[in-house]
Amino acid sequence: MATAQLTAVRGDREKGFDKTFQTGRWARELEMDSSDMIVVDRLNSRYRGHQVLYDVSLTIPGSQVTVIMGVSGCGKTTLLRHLVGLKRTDPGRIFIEGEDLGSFDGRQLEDYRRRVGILFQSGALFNSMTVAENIAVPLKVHTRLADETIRLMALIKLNMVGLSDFCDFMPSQLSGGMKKRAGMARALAMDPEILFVDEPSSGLDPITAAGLDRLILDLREALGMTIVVVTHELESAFQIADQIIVMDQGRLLASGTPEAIRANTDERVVQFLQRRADSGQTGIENYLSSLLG
Ligand SMILES: Nc1ncnc2c1ncn2[C@@H]1O[C@H](COP(=O)(O)OP(=O)(O)OP(=O)(O)O)[C@@H](O)[C@H]1O
Repeated sequence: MATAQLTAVRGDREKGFDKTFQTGRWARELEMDSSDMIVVDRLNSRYRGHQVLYDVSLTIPGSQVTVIMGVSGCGKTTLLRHLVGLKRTDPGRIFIEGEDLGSFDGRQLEDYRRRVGILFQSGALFNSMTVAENIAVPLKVHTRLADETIRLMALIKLNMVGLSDFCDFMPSQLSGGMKKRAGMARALAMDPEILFVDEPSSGLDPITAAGLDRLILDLREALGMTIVVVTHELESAFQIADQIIVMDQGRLLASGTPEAIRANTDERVVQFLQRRADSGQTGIENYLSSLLG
């Protein structure tokens, strides 16, 4: 997309954002900032009565990359499911531009989901469709555009992620990194204002993973997109984040800029950061020594 077009898209979003926010009746009550895209207020969550999130409160600023980190099972994906409106808070509140997500009716929820793009861990492509057909799915479901227009829009998105030469390939013909990129193109199909990405680096080699990190930063810079990334990868998190949220056993342990998280002296935060670094090294050493017998 040309720079002028990108700027126009961004300008429209910002205008819409301010208008919506000013009418948000909860905004004043919680003293939200107009740059806050999402505010989570004492969120609790359960699966069949089993509590997995405890009083999580956090803010996701607009046009920034927020990274959610924590060890396996701490509740990152569950938090993501709440943020996209796939799971009801029990109890707690989530505000989207000052409006209570829990009070949305079916239509408002659908409108919200239309403004959101999600890249699942696996890429979640349909194996029976070509790459371009996969990207076209959200456009076919949510718009009445002509097939030719939809194909053109799909090609634009594939171009954005560097896959324009692979539009007629089947997913099985793509590498893991290319599948992730195709998943990203599909998440971008509806020009989302908010992009949620679950584990972008999982299963990828470091160079491919770094390419995806670069793509996330490009999207923020070019489109002013609000991006929420769940990851285990410490290095990637510090590379892309404007804000890092560290979770531990269903609770928010710390949140702040990468610099603030690095400087955090809380024992559990320090342990988390060191354990990730240590376990990576030990893993490689163990792996090499296992190869050497
Ligand atoms: N559908 C489900 N039904 C029941 N329990 C679930 C379900 N999904 C997750 N859980 C439980 O909720 C807790 C948090 O899981 P969640 O997947 O949110 O953690 P996570 O931090 O994303 O983990 P990972 O990094 O391994 O993906 C875990 O104890 C998990 O077993």
